[in-house]
Amino acid sequence: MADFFERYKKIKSTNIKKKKIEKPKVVVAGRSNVGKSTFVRHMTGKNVRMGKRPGVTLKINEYDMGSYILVDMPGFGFMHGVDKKVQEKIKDEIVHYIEGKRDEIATAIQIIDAGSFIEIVERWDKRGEIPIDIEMFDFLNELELNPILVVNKMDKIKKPQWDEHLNKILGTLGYKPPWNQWEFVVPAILKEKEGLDEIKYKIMERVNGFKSQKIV
Ligand SMILES: Nc1nc2c(ncn2[C@@H]2O[C@H](COP(=O)(O)OP(=O)(O)OP(=O)(O)O)[C@@H](O)[C@H]2O)c(=O)[nH]1
Ligand SMILES: [Mg+2]
Repeated sequence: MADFFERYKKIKSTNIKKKKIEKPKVVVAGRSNVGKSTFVRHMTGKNVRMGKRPGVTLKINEYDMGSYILVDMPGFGFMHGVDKKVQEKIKDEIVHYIEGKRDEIATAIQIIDAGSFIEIVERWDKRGEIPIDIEMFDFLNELELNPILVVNKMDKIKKPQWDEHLNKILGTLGYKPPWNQWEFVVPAILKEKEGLDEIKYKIMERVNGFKSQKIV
């Protein structure tokens, strides 16, 4: 994965083609089990497969939302009970999809799990590796996709600790506190539809911005 990210980081904004697209895509990315399919199910009303077992979504699924196409990605990163080769194939597919369709994508939604994010990031740091979630977020920003960061499963964090926790998460991504100065962040409890309206609003802002871009 790191190789891919490094390669695409070299893409200059001037190289990003602009195309007139009727229905741009909005991609939903994130580590396995963070709640991507839960989100897509709420958005579409469709019976998207979800599960307690990570790796439930193994292929890329597209849903027509009228003014845009919502794309449910498989989870990236380590998954219990999923073959290493399959994991590699999944990451390659995600990166190739986003890179190949860059000029059709209005924005990306990266979902993280509020409960395990810090712990996972620290574990990678200790091994001297750049955490995959951070690489993904940087990658989406490098491609100028103006990603929305959904911090899901906030029900796992006690309410009085929300601000401190969100500041810490944003800190690991290189953003200074307070977290709420950053427009792209949405704390959420997607299983209870909390945060859903705010995400929808931000999607539409980005979709409308994409459609009104000047084509040169
Ligand atoms: N505590 C809590 N659990 C949630 C929340 N949202 C989703 N979940 C649960 O998290 C688990 C995984 O949800 P999915 O939507 O299948 O996750 P996914 O990201 O699509 O997973 P993959 O398809 O494996 O990549 C399910 O058991 C959900 O019910 C939430 O806000 N809080
Ligand atoms: Mg899924």
